[in-house]
Order: sequence, then C-alpha cells, then structure tokens
Amino acid sequence: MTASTSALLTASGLHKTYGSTPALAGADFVIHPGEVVAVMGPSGSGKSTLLHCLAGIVPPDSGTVHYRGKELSALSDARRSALRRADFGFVFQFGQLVPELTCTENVALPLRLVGVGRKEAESRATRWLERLEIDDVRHHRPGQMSGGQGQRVAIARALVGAPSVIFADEPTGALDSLNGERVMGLLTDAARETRAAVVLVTHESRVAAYSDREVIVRDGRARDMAGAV
Ligand SMILES: Nc1ncnc2c1ncn2[C@@H]1O[C@H](COP(=O)(O)OP(=O)(O)OP(=O)(O)O)[C@@H](O)[C@H]1O
Repeated sequence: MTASTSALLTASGLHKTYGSTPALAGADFVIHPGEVVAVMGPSGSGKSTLLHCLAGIVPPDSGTVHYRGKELSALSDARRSALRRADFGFVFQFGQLVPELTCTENVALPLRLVGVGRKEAESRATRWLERLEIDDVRHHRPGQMSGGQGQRVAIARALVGAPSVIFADEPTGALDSLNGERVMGLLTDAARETRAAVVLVTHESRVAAYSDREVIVRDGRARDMAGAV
C-alpha cells in the first residue's frame, strides 16, 4: 500500500502471532487527521491487536506502522512512550480510571504526566468535565459513579491532552444502548471539534454508525469498506 501524504497513521502488511495463534496476517490500515474510523469484525479476528499495533503498545512481528511519517518500531521504547503520552488518547471498555483519584484528578493525570502544573491541569480537566456534562461528579471517585459517567470521565481524560489520535476499544461495550449512544455522540462530537482522529473498535453497527468509514477485520486482514485500503 502506498501511504497518502495526508495520512496521519498508516499500517502496512502487519503480521502478529501469539504462540501458534495468528492474530494479524497482513493487515493494512490508514487514517487521516480528524477522521473517525470504525474497526469491525468477528470476535478474535484481530481488531484489538490491530489497535495495539497502531498505538505502538504491541510490536508487530513484521510490517510497519508510520505515525506522521515516523516508523514507530524505529523509535526507542522511551520515545514511543513519550509519543503515546503526548499525541494519543485511550478509551477502553471499562474506563480504567484510577480508583483512588477523583474525576478531576483522573482527567488531569495525562497532563500531570507531561509536566503540566496541578492547578492548570485541574482547570483544563474541569473544562472537559463541563463539556461532557459531568462536572457535578468532579469530586467523586470512580466507585461512586455509574458506568456511563465513568466512560465520560474516561473520554475527558483521553481528550484533555489534545491528542491527534484517540484509540477507543469497545468504549460502549459495558453500557446500555441509551448511555452507549450518548457516550458515542459526545466522543465523536468532541473529536471532530478538536480534529482528533478516532480508531474505534466495536462489534456494534449502531456504534459504527458514528464513524466516517468502516474497516472490517477478518482472519487478521483489514478491508476498507470504502475501498481505500
Ligand atoms: N495477549 C495475547 N496472548 C495470546 N493470544 C492473544 C493475545 N491477544 C490476542 N490473542 C489472540 O489473537 C487473536 C486476535 O485477538 P484480538 O483480541 O485482536 O481479536 P478481536 O477481534 O479484538 O476479538 P474480540 O472482538 O473478541 O475482542 C485471538 O485468537 C486471540 O485469542
């Protein structure tokens, strides 16, 4: 695949095997700035592995991932981690918030990790909690909130550092359909407003309907439904 010059993140020919289990068998993928791409496909087809390779969390056995023209595997572990903290945001199925911290502290955490002072970080966190309509629970800890509120906090945390790419793996998988729709609306509106690209792994076509484009992963290979890959 030839990566278009406007591409933000490009994967080419990714292979990944866990022991004797093949997870990716030559997957290609491309996403442009501000695009929301849904990654769909049967259980075990390699969707999460693709997301982890794109985010530089899991190294592929072969194939390449380029972010803004840089090959991720050519970076040192420290530079890849720094890139993840500065440029990527993550939302998982179960918010994965730090239970001991309040909502504001959880959302401020990515900023604190890149050296932003506490006051400034918490003020930016509060603005995102307001934007996601959950500032009323800002002093609560994750155990004192509903699943939907927790996912909104996770989205605020993913967005607070103004990432270029948000990786969302089944972000509504633990929510009822009404809360799932609400969370998807808030996530995609906020991403479009900030021009963040979103790689959205989901089983549900109702969730994929919030994307600009769908990519189907089957047996470790990705097929773009618009024919772009
Ligand atoms: N850490 C791991 N160790 C061993 N095998 C793994 C690991 N991660 C994934 N696999 C295997 O790789 C294959 C692809 O898994 P992956 O989680 O990427 O699929 P998926 O499409 O996201 O599945 P699901 O929709 O069920 O979450 C599966 O056969 C899975 O069992």
